[in-house]
Amino acid sequence: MHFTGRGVLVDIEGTTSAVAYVYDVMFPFARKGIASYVAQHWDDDALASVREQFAADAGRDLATPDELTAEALRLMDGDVKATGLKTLQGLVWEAGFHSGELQAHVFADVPPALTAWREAGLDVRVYSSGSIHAQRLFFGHTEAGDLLSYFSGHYDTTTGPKREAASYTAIANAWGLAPAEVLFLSDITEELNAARAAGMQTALVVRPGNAAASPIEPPHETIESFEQITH
Ligand SMILES: CSCCC(=O)C(=O)COP(=O)(O)O
Ligand SMILES: [Mg+2]
Repeated sequence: MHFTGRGVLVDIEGTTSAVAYVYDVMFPFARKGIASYVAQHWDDDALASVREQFAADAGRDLATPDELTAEALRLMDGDVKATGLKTLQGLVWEAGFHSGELQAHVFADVPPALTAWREAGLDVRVYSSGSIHAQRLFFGHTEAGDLLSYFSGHYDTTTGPKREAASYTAIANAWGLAPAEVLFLSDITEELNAARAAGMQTALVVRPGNAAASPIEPPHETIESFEQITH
């Protein structure tokens, strides 16, 4: 596809990176580490906002490390993209990325595309349910090296849910671009529908291991590699 805008907004799981890496490596790492992280950091500032977010989402105070951990694991069982859970996962992943136990997967076409897009003067940003802290850890520690400098902005669920048009309007406003100047890349039709409703250009990214995307009329343009996007 030929893209004539100024910004590219990328999803992570199923778009830049394999769903299996997130589900089979990162989520189990978080699941294993949450109880001890919460117990050790219960009184830390970093956990204070997590505790508030969990309490607000649950509608009740989670007064002990065990209660918060149980709620986090319950949310993880349902793959709920709650802001508090995503912030907590990012804090647990931090040690793994810093030690080298976690090294983020990116598809082989991603690093050369990021280079080409930068050379073409495009502004590339990330929108993921993973917290901004987790996104920065992820792209700072990939199998292909540190890719963080290719991204000039990050958005997460603190801007809004990924399936709501208002989130994409807010991102474009924060970015200082008209929505039509932004191409959003994702594996999830409902996210693309929301971006399209906000006026963004869209492309459905089909990667090995992705679930079949929900059909929509008119369909989103489909790509299997970032190489297919020229500018
Ligand atoms: C920072 S990588 C972890 C991604 C994550 O936690 C997740 O839920 C996947 O969300 P995405 O919006 O990238 O599909
Ligand atoms: Mg995705």
